[in-house]
Amino acid sequence: MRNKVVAGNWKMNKTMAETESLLHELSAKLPDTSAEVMVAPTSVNLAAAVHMLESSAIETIAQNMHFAESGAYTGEIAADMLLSIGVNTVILGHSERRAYFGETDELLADKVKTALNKSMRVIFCFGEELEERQAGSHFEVVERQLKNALFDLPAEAWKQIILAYEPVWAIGTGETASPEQAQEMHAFIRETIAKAYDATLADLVTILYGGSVKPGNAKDIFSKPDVDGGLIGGASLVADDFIAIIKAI
Ligand SMILES: O=C[C@H](O)COP(=O)(O)O
Repeated sequence: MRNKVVAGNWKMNKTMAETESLLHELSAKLPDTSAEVMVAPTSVNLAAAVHMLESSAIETIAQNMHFAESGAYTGEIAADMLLSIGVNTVILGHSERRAYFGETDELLADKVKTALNKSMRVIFCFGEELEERQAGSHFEVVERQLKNALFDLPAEAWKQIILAYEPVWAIGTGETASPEQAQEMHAFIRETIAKAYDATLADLVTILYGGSVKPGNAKDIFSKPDVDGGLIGGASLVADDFIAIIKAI
């Protein structure tokens, strides 16, 4: 049985006061759910968020981390720093990190290994650009992203990995992949993992969809058999919207 997950990626949004207010509202309104619920505030507010969510079922996760243990990497955050404040899960490979900060599959492979060696969980993001979908190369692109960053990991390591398929053309655009497009890609991802490892392992991997998930479309997307939840951007910044999406799982 796969875990269901709803994770809110707050990106570069919310000051300290806004973070407090949103977490307070989310904690108060969190419905009973068997799904794991996570939020990823900006790194500046992570420690405070962990503290605020101490007695809540919501997990605080990080948006990014560096591959090195420590050292001269101005502005960066190491795995041990996250662990030391109680953050055990990190988002890696988000398309915005790839596009604006030049993160490559090879760099991400290093980051993933570092996180896993530290016993952290990784939400690994990947997905094709609009031109790649229009050219019909989306399956090939996704397969390459997975292979380059993840397929030399031992099977055991996959217990610590959650995948997040995020077609770049659907992120923050209001244009969502249809539930059928999401299902088609998620099934392909599972087949690809089954080929690289085996069907039992593939069946156990939680695969999230991300890209303009809103209260109005969450139920349809989450109803697909290979969609195990969502990585939510914009809608996770509004308590009632995020709560409605959690209720939809
Ligand atoms: O990490 C979240 C994704 O980038 C989705 O963002 P969005 O829900 O604003 O489209």
